[in-house]
Amino acid sequence: MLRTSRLRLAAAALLIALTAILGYLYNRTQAADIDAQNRVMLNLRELEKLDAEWTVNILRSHIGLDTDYVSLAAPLPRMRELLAQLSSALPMARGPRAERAYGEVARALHEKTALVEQFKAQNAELRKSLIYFPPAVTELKSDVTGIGGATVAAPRVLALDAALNGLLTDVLRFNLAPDDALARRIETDIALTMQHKNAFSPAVRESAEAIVAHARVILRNRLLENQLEARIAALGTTEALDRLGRLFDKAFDQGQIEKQRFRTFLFIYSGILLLLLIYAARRLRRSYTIIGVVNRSLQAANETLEQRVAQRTAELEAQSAQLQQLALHDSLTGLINYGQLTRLLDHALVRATRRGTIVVVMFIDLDGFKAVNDTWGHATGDLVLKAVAERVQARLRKEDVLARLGGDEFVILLEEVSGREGAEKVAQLALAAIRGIKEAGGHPVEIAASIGISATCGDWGVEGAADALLAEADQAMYLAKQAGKSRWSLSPKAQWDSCPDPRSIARSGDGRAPAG
Ligand SMILES: Nc1nc2c(ncn2[C@@H]2O[C@H](COP(=O)(O)OP(=O)(O)OP(=O)(O)O)[C@@H](O)[C@H]2O)c(=O)[nH]1
Repeated sequence: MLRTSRLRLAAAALLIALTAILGYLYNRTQAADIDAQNRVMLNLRELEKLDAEWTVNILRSHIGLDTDYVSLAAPLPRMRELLAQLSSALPMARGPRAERAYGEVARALHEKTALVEQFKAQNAELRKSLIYFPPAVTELKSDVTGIGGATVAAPRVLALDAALNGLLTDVLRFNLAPDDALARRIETDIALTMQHKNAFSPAVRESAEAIVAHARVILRNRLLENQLEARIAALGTTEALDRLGRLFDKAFDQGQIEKQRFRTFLFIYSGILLLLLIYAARRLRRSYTIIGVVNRSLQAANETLEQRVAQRTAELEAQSAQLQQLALHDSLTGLINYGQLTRLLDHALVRATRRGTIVVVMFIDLDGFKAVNDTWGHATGDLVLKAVAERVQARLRKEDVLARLGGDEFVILLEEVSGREGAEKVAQLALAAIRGIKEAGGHPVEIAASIGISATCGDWGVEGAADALLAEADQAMYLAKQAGKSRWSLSPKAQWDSCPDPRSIARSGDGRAPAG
């Protein structure tokens, strides 16, 4: 019992483990969300594209093609959105390297945003000076060589014009390709301009100072702007994005490889499970076959047992009937015996008491029977006894009773007898039947009977009435014997008339109701 429950427990644990492994493998082979992976890669590409456009827009501002800087700020919200989406997709890249790469991208873009803000302020001031500077110099040169220089000595006019020429050329060159030598020459140009402008009118001086101020702005801001652009370029947003993209790509590829590997595991595992199932099914089938065989054997055994029980029951019933027959009947003649007779007589007396009818008992004792035995043997005597039983029985009514008490003694019990004549007629018939036996077993026999007759109209509740009635008949039979045998004799105590009212009956000494 304990072993069975342990086995069941182990089987259940094994089943759970097998199912868990199957679930795990199945889970690992589940197709990765390709859409999500594609979205990540598209986001990265878009981010790269926006970053490149951003850089191009910086260059456009650099060369003066974009002066309101709208395009510099436009991609920022979308870039932030893309960054946030990439951040939430980081677990798909699996690993700290991707997180680091993402951190670099975020930081680079954040710094780029700040640098671009500086660039915008820087570029706006520079742009203003670049727009102002060339026409202002040209205008001043015209003024100096024209009306403004009319009152000034020619060499001074030429010197200022030359200084302005040098300043214009050098500043424009510096704006295109700044370098230190040019910067130094510009400083010289500024110094000469500031020196030569003093010979001119205040208006010319003022213009020259303004031009110099803008030249300085260009000189300073161009350098600063170039530095900012260099710093922006050094941020390496493109490379960082590229790195992040490669890490995502690698992770996705690894996922595919892993999935493929687990698919192979799942395939092999499913095969093993299938084999196990086939094995279990075969075992189960075998068990069912054995159970079927055992069942059929049990059924057959059960049927045999049932048949044997039925047979035995029938035998027992037969034996019981036989025993009952033996208990109630005389084995030789098949007539009822003394015990059964007294029971029937008791009932007859009760009925007679209730109905007011007469019960008659005739005690028959054969005459000359001993001689048959002595002459022809006991077996012949038996045949005579049987013949008596058959013949007398044949003369009686169906409801009359013939019993053998033992030896050569028989008793006839009659109910509802009309009167003494009726009883005597039955005695005569019985006597004639017995006298009619002339041979037995091939031997001549001569036989008769002495019959004692008694009658009563019931027992009236008196105990021993049946025995008393039989005793009366027995005594009457002796009277017949004494009177010469082969006759019947009536008991003097026999009651033949209608019975008295039970309430008027007084108990008599011999247990019988008094004669009416
Ligand atoms: N064959 C046979 N004989 C029996 C049986 N039972 C008793 N007897 C014999 O029956 C005889 C009865 O004796 P009795 O009644 O004296 O014989 P009887 O010749 O009729 O004499 P009376 O009654 O005086 O006329 C005895 O010899 C018993 O042995 C039996 O079952 N079979």
